[in-house]
Amino acid sequence: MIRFDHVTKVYDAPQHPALSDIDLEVDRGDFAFLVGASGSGKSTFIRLVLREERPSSGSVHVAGTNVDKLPSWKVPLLRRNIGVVFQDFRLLPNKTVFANVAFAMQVIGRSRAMIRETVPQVLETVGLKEKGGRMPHELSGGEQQRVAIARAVVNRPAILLADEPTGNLDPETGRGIMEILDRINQNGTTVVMATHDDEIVNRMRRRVIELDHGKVVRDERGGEYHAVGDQLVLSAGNQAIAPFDSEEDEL
Ligand SMILES: Nc1ncnc2c1ncn2[C@@H]1O[C@H](COP(=O)(O)OP(=O)(O)OP(=O)(O)O)[C@@H](O)[C@H]1O
Repeated sequence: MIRFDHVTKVYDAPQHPALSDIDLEVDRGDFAFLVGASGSGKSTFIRLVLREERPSSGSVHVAGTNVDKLPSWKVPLLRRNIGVVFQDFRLLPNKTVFANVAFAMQVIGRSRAMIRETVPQVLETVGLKEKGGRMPHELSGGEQQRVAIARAVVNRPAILLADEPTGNLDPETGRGIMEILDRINQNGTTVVMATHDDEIVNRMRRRVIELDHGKVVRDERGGEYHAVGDQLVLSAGNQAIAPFDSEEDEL
């Protein structure tokens, strides 16, 4: 579903590369944590998938398409297939919860009837059925993140990218967010989540890809890690990653 083929990304030479010779695949339906200290390259990975950045060398494939080769008019089509959630929620402050989620459908031309039907369903799946009329500032941080998740998945993307989605939340609220991401993954969406949060990684026991100074230093299924300050030490996982599978899907 996502394939990095010897990807290197250098922002400003002669700085060390933000990502260096990354060669990995995230299969359809996978749940993968991207872990690593600040500056290790997690957000760069996510930006490359979205084609917000382009590789300095190598290629990034999403659903079988080399995203670097996409003409710019097709980039919105790529992004329609990818939901994104950030640490700071990024809701539209002057719109209600319902309108924030509806907006994601409006921009791709969905009908009012479809929006009226779909938005309440999605709000229900994130536990906000009763809060469609609230404004973002009337919600807790955890609730705001649920709205952001609802907005990210309302168009049923194949992939959900989450960049530190629990970073601004207390542990209990973060666990609630993880339950929702887990459910979304169980329904078939491929999830890639960048995080520093060792408690969450150790509880979920999913694939863990560790970056260190832009290099993959560990890639394990059922992995865990223990953060020591900004130093992350991964312990052994229990399963090897399956070899690259060359499935090519139409975008
Ligand atoms: N737009 C940019 N221009 C120049 N350098 C950048 C840019 N974005 C990131 N970098 C550099 O690339 C490296 C990787 O940054 P990146 O944001 O991908 O790390 P990260 O693991 O997501 O960090 P954090 O956990 O702090 O968000 C860092 O050295 C950073 O300073």
